[in-house]
Amino acid sequence: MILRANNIEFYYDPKQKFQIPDINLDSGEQMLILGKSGSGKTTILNIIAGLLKPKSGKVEIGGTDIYTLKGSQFDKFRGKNIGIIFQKPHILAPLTVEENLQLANFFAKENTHLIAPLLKELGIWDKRKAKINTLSEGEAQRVSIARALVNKPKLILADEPTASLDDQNAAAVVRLLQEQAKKYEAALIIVTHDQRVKDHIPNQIIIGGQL
Ligand SMILES: Nc1ncnc2c1ncn2[C@@H]1O[C@H](COP(=O)(O)OP(=O)(O)OP(=O)(O)O)[C@@H](O)[C@H]1O
Repeated sequence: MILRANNIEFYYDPKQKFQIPDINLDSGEQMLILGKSGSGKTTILNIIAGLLKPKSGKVEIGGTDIYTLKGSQFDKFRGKNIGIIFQKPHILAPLTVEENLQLANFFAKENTHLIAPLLKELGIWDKRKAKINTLSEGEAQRVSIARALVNKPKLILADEPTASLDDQNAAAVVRLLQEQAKKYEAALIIVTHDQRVKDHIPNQIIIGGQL
């Protein structure tokens, strides 16, 4: 099992606890977490990503209880094992596409051999010397996918990756994420309220009631 998130409890306000189902995924498995705006999707993703400690329960990635790791130990673990595609791309605007990926490799102490194949597969090889702030939104989105994958993580987490895309690009981005996750045998979780994503991933959980 790559991911085990069991008996997780979380609340910002004790009067409003989130219902968080157990999530167990093997390598190569994919899951969609659907929920309305405000239902707690980003919160769950942050808990699984090690960014928000649950009140109780355990998150294990590749057998490691992630909330037992401290500071830089955890940063290294995350850099190597978890690829996150945030709702708003967190890529560094003044750097080039290539530099962003090299930096991700550097922090995880990984070599850079996946950069070229990923950029080619994602159709942004020609943009490798371009600064992020000169890219279109769709291109920047693909760079954040490349960056999430460049250390060959065991787990890929994507937060509303299709939110600002038209139908054609939304379908393409989901397909890309699925293909890349399969290729690198990573487990993939997409959280979204976007109904268009529903048909692509049959393994689904709905949080916070019907959409
Ligand atoms: N740091 C925080 N402190 C207190 N409440 C918070 C905090 N972050 C989020 N919340 C609240 O928790 C609820 C869930 O937020 P979350 O961002 O997880 O929802 P979401 O399903 O991802 O929503 P969206 O689809 O709109 O991004 C919301 O009601 C939000 O206001």
